[in-house]
Amino acid sequence: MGKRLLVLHGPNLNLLGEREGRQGGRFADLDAALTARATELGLELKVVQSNHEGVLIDTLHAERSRLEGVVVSPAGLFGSYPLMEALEAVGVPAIEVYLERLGDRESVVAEACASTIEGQGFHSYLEALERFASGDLAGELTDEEEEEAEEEEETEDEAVEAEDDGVVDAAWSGDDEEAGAPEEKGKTLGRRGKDIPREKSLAVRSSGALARAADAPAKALAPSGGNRKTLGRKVEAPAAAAAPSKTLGRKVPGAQGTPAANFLTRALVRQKIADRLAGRLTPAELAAWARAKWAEVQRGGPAEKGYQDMLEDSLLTLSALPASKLSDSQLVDMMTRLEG
Ligand SMILES: O=C1C[C@@](O)(C(=O)O)C[C@@H](O)[C@@H]1O
Repeated sequence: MGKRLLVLHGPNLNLLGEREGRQGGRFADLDAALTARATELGLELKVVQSNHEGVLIDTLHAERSRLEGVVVSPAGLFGSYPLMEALEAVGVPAIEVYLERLGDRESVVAEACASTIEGQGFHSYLEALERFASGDLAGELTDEEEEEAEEEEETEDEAVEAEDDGVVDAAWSGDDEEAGAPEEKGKTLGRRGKDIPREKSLAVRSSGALARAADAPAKALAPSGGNRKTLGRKVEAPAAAAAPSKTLGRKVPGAQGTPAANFLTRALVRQKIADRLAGRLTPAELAAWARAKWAEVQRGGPAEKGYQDMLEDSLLTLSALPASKLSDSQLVDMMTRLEG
């Protein structure tokens, strides 16, 4: 059984993609991407979003005995002492993530986390999953060290399994049953200690205007098309950033509500990619849809004004065979480029 992680999304993230000036796709897209990546990495996820500090804390308390890690996205609660103390109290290793860069903001929650990953849109979260999968929570091991750690962990897991003598963990159901705490399998998994340097020092800075999306445009998320192997690598927030598209999160004329079936919009393509990431479409079905849609546009079918080239390019990429060649993270990148 894979590591069990809790992903905690803080206030307003449920409106991701619907608010202006924010990067990234929609909240549902993020969840789809997380689920897909977790499956690939063999992780079990419980995902909770709340606009209430207390609910996030209660969730941590309730789930603590079943957790091997927490990915916490505090959003506006970055300065929450109660959340920080709850993380410390439950003693489960945590990684803090932000879609955007923190800029002038000082995170208190970081005090209870092994590392902070910021400014990489969805990839901040995906990187956190990868770090939990590799056990390198601070993201500082070299590739070789990582391999060694993985081998070591496999050996330990085998030993634990042998010890367990067939006892199966309680199902990951999110119910209230207090499963016996998986008394640490030897690993502290980056539980914050003096030996684990925090990846980023979120130095105390004077509070000021919040560094918003301008710090981290969608384009900075990842090199397009590239095979981005971030596993265990130290992540730096993109240093220089171009101005964000002002259309982020705005409704596209003609694309409001359910787009007409034959009207090609970025939202429609994003939706199809999200369906594929969530397993509602197979790679072949997505490719077939993209091919048909591309052909339709060639015959003069309508497409979202100002984005026809981008849409055609995306459809061509999606329709390329074998469709399965596109990795989840490439799909997420594409989705991000198609935000609107
Ligand atoms: O929506 C967001 C994005 C954010 O949560 C982030 O992850 O960068 C930071 C929040 O302050 C802001 O409201």
